[in-house]
Amino acid sequence: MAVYTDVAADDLADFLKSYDVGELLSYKGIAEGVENSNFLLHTSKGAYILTLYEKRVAADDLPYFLGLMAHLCARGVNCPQPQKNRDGEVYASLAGRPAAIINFLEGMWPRRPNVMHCAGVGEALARMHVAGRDFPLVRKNNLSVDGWRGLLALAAPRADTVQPGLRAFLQTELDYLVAHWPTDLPEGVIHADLFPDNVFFLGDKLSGLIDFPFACNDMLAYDVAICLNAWCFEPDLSFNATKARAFLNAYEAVRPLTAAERAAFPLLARGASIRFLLTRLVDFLNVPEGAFVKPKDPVEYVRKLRFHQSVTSMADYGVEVARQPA
Ligand SMILES: Nc1ncnc2c1ncn2[C@@H]1O[C@H](COP(=O)(O)OP(=O)(O)O)[C@@H](O)[C@H]1O
Ligand SMILES: N[C@@H](CCOP(=O)(O)O)C(=O)O
Repeated sequence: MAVYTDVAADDLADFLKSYDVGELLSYKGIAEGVENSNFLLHTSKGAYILTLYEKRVAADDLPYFLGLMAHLCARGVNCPQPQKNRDGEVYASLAGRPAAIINFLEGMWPRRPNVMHCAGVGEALARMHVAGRDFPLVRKNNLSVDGWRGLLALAAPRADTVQPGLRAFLQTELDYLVAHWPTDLPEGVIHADLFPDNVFFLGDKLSGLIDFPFACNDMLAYDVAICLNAWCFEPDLSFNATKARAFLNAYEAVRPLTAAERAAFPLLARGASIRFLLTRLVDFLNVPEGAFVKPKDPVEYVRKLRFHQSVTSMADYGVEVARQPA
């Protein structure tokens, strides 16, 4: 996170009275993340996370992703359980923002993901996709191909100040993706932001998934591509095929990709790159004054995008080109 919106201690103590989470003992803003304002709360009953949802999350979206977290918890996917207030609501208003309290999860996100972490997240992502099959709510992905032109329009005038030629590069890529984006691949509930800082481990064992505000209904393989981008490149931005193999094989051990998903995967990975490139670019160019946030580097995703432009098949990702029918 970051802290965009601060909360006064008295207001928070009052807010907590409508929940069964005990008396407030202490709270502090959390310096990680970039999207929303998060606080760690210690109460007489334990530890909780308070999130105030900021610009990219509308109050209308909260029933979807908070409901999804409860749905996944009930199906054995370890993620934070949203707390209901005394009116039975999972969110309310605090400091002028939609706000929710969720359980604190034990664990640490991996600062330097290794092959075992990549396998862990591959398996967990597939289990989440399977557990989401009977989730009844539907939410469109506002940050998919239909939303990218709007983001580019926001960033385009100053894009070249970040990297010369970036504006034209993005325009050409976007035109290509819009013209070729698939519409007939298996869809379901996707996390859409399962980066290392949203996956907790205790040792090498995955202990939980957090941060569901981008969750939505979209192509499952697109979620796989988002993760591959986030987990399988090295700090110098070279692609690590060993990590990709571990990640994809672990995913496919639970939910094998279809032939059509495999064929479309390089394109989906380009889309997954431009999506984060664009939001990072917009954020980088528009840091709110006084915000406690370190914007993420957009150029990282230019490099990843260029890599996927050179890919022709799954073999370039370190896995078999086609699976034998079972
Ligand atoms: N349920 C949770 N349990 C423990 N820590 C959490 C939990 N949710 C968030 N955090 C902490 O807050 C940080 C930011 O949360 P995140 O959801 O990624 O922020 P954002 O809302 O900006 O996307 C995480 O990296 C983690 O340190
Ligand atoms: N994962 C995104 C930014 C969203 O941040 P988070 O704190 O919600 O994980 C990126 O890397 O651009």
